[in-house]
Amino acid sequence: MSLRPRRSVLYMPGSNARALEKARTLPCDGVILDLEDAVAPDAKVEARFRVADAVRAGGFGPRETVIRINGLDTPWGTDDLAAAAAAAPDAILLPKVQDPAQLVDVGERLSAFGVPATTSVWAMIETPIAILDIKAISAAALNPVTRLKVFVLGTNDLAKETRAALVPGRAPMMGWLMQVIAGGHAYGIDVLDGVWNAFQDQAGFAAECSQGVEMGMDGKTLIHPSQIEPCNLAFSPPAAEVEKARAIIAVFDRPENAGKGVVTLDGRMVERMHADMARRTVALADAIAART
Ligand SMILES: CC(C)(COP(=O)(O)OP(=O)(O)OC[C@H]1O[C@@H](n2cnc3c(N)ncnc32)[C@H](O)[C@@H]1OP(=O)(O)O)[C@@H](O)C(=O)NCCC(=O)NCCSC(=O)C[C@H](O)C(=O)O
Ligand SMILES: [Mg+2]
Repeated sequence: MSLRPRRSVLYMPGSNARALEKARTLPCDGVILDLEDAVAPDAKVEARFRVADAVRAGGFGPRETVIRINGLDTPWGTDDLAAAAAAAPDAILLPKVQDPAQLVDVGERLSAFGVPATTSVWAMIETPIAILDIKAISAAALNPVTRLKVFVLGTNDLAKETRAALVPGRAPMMGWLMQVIAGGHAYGIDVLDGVWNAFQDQAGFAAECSQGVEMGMDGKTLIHPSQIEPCNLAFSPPAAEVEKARAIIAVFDRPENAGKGVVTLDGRMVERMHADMARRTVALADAIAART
């Protein structure tokens, strides 16, 4: 099993040359070069060229490069998609996805542009309709033309559209967030948590990272470099958990347990499903170790 760590994925405005340059040196697992909400309308065309040039220039090392385009229903979306397709980043992030047909449309356009299969599609889930239709949107991953690999939660837009408050602990949103995790993971899609806006509040950020880990998020989207290290720490399996995972795998590898579905380890029941989970933990830890 091989996994791509997506613990920390940092947004930066596509209009900010300094941030784009700095991104090549930061210890995040991915970067989102934004053309949408972080870029003012007057700066969007210039940002499009800047971002495409940055991706083409490369130098991002193991960091996944993602371009967030404007919606195809905006004056910029179609040209953004064409420019992103030509630059061929690791992924193109579509804002405000709420219908599987949008994913098929974009996938077909990418195929028509001849974009290599190494460029996948990520979808922002940030509207009430997307939450209500998450099963259908997730199932779009079964259609290879969509290239759908990752959901990114847009908790700011979700708060705006639903009028739910963005509060520490996120009680008003918890049901929706868990629904997206269930939908995404049912169809093999990674789910990245939304951003923590108060980037100087480190304790609040750490608490939200821990909460995301407990919920089953695969990582978190970030807005500031200071959030990267604590986020990586939170989303890396702790050494004790990796050790326990290796012990679970080892116990099922013993010849005397070959035909067994359940065994006892350190006074606890362990089933083969736990061995599957353990293999995932070890694969993630190994992929992180290989990166660092
Ligand atoms: C939030 C910021 C505007 C703060 O900027 P600033 O006050 O300039 O930060 P600092 O002075 O502390 O910066 C220190 C150095 O770090 C670099 N920096 C800062 N932010 C980034 C970044 N995101 N990526 C790369 N590098 C960054 C600065 O250049 C400084 O470097 P140096 O010159 O070496 O000292 C700013 O952080 C920012 O713009 N953040 C990203 C905002 C963004 O992209 N927002 C859009 C995505 S969020 C969203 O839309 C979510 C979703 O759609 C939803 O609905 O929820
Ligand atoms: Mg948004």
